[in-house]
Amino acid sequence: MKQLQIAFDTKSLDECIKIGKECEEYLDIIELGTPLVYKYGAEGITKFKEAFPDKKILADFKIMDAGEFETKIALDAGADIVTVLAAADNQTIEDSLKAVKEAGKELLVDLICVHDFEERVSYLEKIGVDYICVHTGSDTQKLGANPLKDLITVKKLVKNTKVSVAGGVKVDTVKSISDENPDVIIVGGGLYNAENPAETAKKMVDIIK
Ligand SMILES: O=C([C@H](O)CO)[C@H](O)[C@H](O)COP(=O)(O)O
Repeated sequence: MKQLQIAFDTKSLDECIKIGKECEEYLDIIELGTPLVYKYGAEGITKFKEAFPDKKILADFKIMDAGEFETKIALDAGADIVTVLAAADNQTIEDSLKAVKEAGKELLVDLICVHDFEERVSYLEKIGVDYICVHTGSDTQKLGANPLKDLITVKKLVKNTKVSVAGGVKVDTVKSISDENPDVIIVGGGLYNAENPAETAKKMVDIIK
C-alpha cells in the first residue's frame, strides 16, 4: 500500500500542526522539513511527535557529515525517520544507519544532487537502508525539473528497499508519480499551501491507494 507523507517547509510550527491535524486521517508520515529544522531545531521535532503520537515523524536533517551525532539529535527529539544525503561519504551514511538501527528507527537516504544512480542505489541496498528517496529539489523545480524521469530510472534499479519520491508533487501530477509505484509519495507545498489541505489530501489518497 502506497503511503502519503506531508513535508512542512514553510509556515509557523503552530500552523503546520493545525494543517497536519486537518489532514491527519489521510497521512502516514509527517515531516519537519529542512527549513523548519533550521528554524525550530530539535524542539520542532518534539512538538510534532507530541501533536501526532500515532504517526511516523520524519526529521529532514539532510545529514552530510557527523552522521551518528546528528542522527542521534533527531532520534533523541522523537524522530522515527531521519534523513541523510546519498552524496555524503559512505562512513557518514553507515554511522547514521547504525544510530537508527540501535534505536529501532528508520533511515531515509536522499538522492538529491546524485546523478550516478546505479552505484549509489547498489551500495544503499547492500548496507540495508530503509528508504531511498528520489528528489527534485525546490530550486531546480524553478527550472522546470520534476522527479518522474528519475523515479522511473531508480525504480528499475531498486530491488529490496522502499522508494520515496519528492519534488513539487501536486494533486494534478500525483497520478503520473503514483503510476510508477513508489512506496511513499512526499508532498510539500502541493498540500500545505492548498486552499483546502484536507480535501486535497483526500483526493491524493483516492488517487494513490
Ligand atoms: O525536501 C524538500 C526540499 O528540499 C526543501 O527542504 C521538500 O520538503 C520536498 O521537496 C517536498 O516539498 P515540495 O517540493 O514542496 O513538494
